[in-house]
Amino acid sequence: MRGAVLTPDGVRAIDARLERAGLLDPAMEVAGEAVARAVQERWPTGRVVLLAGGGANGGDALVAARHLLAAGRSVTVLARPSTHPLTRLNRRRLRAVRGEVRPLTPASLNRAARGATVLVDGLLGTGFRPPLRDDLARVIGALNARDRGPDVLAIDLPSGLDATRADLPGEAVRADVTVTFIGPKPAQLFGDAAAHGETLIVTPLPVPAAWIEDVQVAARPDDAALGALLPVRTASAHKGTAGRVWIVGGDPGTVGAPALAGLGALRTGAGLVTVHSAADVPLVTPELMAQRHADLRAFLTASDVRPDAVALGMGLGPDAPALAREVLRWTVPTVLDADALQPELCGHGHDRCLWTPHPGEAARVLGVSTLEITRDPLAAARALQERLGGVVVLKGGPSVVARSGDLSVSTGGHPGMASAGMGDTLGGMLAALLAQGLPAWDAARVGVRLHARAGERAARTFGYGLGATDVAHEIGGAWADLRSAGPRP
Ligand SMILES: NC(=O)C1=CN([C@@H]2O[C@H](COP(=O)(O)OP(=O)(O)OC[C@H]3O[C@@H](n4cnc5c(N)ncnc54)[C@H](O)[C@@H]3O)[C@@H](O)[C@H]2O)[C@@H](O)CC1
Repeated sequence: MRGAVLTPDGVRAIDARLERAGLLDPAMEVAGEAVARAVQERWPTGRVVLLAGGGANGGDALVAARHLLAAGRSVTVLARPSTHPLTRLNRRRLRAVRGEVRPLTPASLNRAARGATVLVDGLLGTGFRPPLRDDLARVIGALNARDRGPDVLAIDLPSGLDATRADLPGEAVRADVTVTFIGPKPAQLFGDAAAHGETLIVTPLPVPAAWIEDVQVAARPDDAALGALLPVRTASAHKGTAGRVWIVGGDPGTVGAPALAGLGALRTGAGLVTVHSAADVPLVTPELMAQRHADLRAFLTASDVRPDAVALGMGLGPDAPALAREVLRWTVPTVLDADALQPELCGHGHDRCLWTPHPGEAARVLGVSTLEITRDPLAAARALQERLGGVVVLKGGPSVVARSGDLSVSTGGHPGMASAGMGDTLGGMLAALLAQGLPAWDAARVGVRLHARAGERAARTFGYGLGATDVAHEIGGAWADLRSAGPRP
């Protein structure tokens, strides 16, 4: 599974199986060769400096050095002492083809880096355990201090990052490109840590897909797989069969939120969208039906009409939990967003619920700080799902979708999407997918990606500052993109 997200435990488990099968050496060879190939493609001329640490990450660097030498490149290798058998073997192999290996110190690094085109960081990979020892901290400090020096390519993970964490444990290599193996690690997807390796090249290794599935912490389905989940409308469909969505939201002062959710639902194909609100919702989208209720709770309690799906909470105000409880009794597919994301609703959901917190709302539900959520979004999504049940979308860049025993990460989107109203539109989109019959898990995974893709398209037109309506208008194009996507190369 190429889209797998791995942690060091997973990498170690795969390594152990490779070792038992006598395949660790070929895997390191493939890894090192991929690094050499990336260097050749991106920096085809000039001298290459490779830094090899004592573990298998250093072994990858030594293999890369051998392939670069064979390609006729000028190569300088600076290495730390190693006790790792494969790393030592690859040092001997490098020497056998006249590759010179010199000791790595801050001074030798500074000398070698002068006039080099690219530095390859093979110091620490998934085997690093913080805190960083002083001698290596000095080397990494010297490497980062070279602000006008050569570019940096990191092997597997920029050295100094803890693969499992989205924050920075201390000094870590700033890399222009990272060649990572099998799949990204959490540090390469989330937070400040992800910013340390700007471009990520994911390289497969010769490992059976089943071994990877056994240990992956999250899946990262590609656009082709997600596009195949999108509903298909028959020629005989009419508005009553295309999905009836109710948006329950809005309060004086926050009436835009349910209108944006309604727009998202319409553009995602819902046949009939009604906004139920205690306030007057502006009819900026005349296709929406807006119903104002003097007593919204009494209306929901008395109603014996059931829509195909509900999105509840957008701008709904302090009554949201009480109103949510009424709607949850219906057990129709329900998106719970914004003001409905309250700890008091834990235990009141059902299997067809889809909860969509951003990190602040997630922190409120779990009773922790927002920092605790953003430091480890995978763990946070898992904890939220255990507390709330159903399916959870922990929104962010990237978002994490969780159901019982399963996590999926959705990358993409655009930084301009960090603006008010964006989540309201997503909530409406998810309700529309639920109303068209998708199970919550599928609706969440494809809906989040559809929204992100629409954002990518809107950014081409509007650039940096994106509004939720700009993104909503691109949903149709994003839909076509996912439908026509091929498998990830
Ligand atoms: N299954 C896979 O994905 C494969 C991974 N490979 C490589 O293997 C790497 C993992 O190798 P290892 O497990 O040997 O680990 P690493 O090479 O990442 O790190 C181990 C080295 O780091 C040092 N170290 C650990 N904590 C430190 C600290 N706090 N301060 C200073 N030094 C510290 C150790 O003394 C040891 O020398 C991956 O990152 C990848 O580059 C490839 O070789 C092939 C297969």
